[in-house]
Amino acid sequence: MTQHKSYIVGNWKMNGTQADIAILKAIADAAGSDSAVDVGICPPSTLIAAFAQAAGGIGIGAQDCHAKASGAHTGCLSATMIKEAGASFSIVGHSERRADQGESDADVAAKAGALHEAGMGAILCVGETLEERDSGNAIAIVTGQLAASLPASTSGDWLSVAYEPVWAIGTGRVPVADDIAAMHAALRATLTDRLGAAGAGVRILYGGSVNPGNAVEILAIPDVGGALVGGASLKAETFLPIIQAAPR
Ligand SMILES: O=C(CO)COP(=O)(O)O
Repeated sequence: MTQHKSYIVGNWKMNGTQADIAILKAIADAAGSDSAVDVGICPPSTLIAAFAQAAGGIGIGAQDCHAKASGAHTGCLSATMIKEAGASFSIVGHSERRADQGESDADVAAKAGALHEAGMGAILCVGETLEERDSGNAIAIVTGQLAASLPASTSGDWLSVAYEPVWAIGTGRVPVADDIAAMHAALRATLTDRLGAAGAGVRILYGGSVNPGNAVEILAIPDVGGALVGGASLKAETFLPIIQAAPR
C-alpha cells in the first residue's frame, strides 16, 4: 500500500453561517501549516466562497455536486460552479443524501465522474445500515456499493473513499477496530481490483462518531488513511485534537 499523509476532513452538513468563519480561522491558524496532515472542511455551499478566502492551508470542499455541467436542475450546483466558488473537492454519496435525496450508486458514480472531469477531488462515501451489519453481510454490501459507485476511470489520485457505517453517524457508536480494519482491507481490494496500481494510492477515511477521545485509536487502525468528521468538526476545540491525533 502506498503510504500517504493522513487526511482529516470536517463535514459541516447543514450547519454554519458567516459568523462561523471565525471557527475556520481558528482551525487554519492552528493546523493550516501542519505539513504532516492534509486538512479539509466542507461547509454548506453558501459559505464555500468565504471559507476559501479565509482557508489558509485548509482545503475547502463541497458536500455534493450535480452530475451535469449545466441545465434545468433547480437548486443544484455543478462541479465547475463549486470549483469557481473555491472548492477543490466535494463529498459525494453521503448516506444522508443517499437516504434523503434517494441517490443511487449510479448517481454517485456520475457525480464523482463530473468532479474528476472538472479537475477536482472527490470523497466517495459508502457504508452499511445497522440492519445490513446485523445480517452479517456488511463487507459484501459495502464493497458492492463502492464498486457500483466508482466512475470509469484509470487514475486514483483525485479520489478518496470514506467508510461511514450509517449506524455510527451521530450516534456515539463506533465499530470495533477489527471490523473497521476488515472493511478497509476489503475496500482496498475492491479499489486495486478496479483501478490497478492506482487503487493502492487512494486514501480510505473512516467516518462516524469520530471525536477527540477515540481519534488516536481509530487513526492507528491499518489502512485508515484519515477521518471524515461531522459533529466534532464544528468547533476548533474538538476538531484540532482529531487533526493532532493523525499519525505522522
Ligand atoms: O457523517 C459523518 C461525516 O460525514 C459523521 O458524522 P458524525 O461525526 O457527527 O458522526
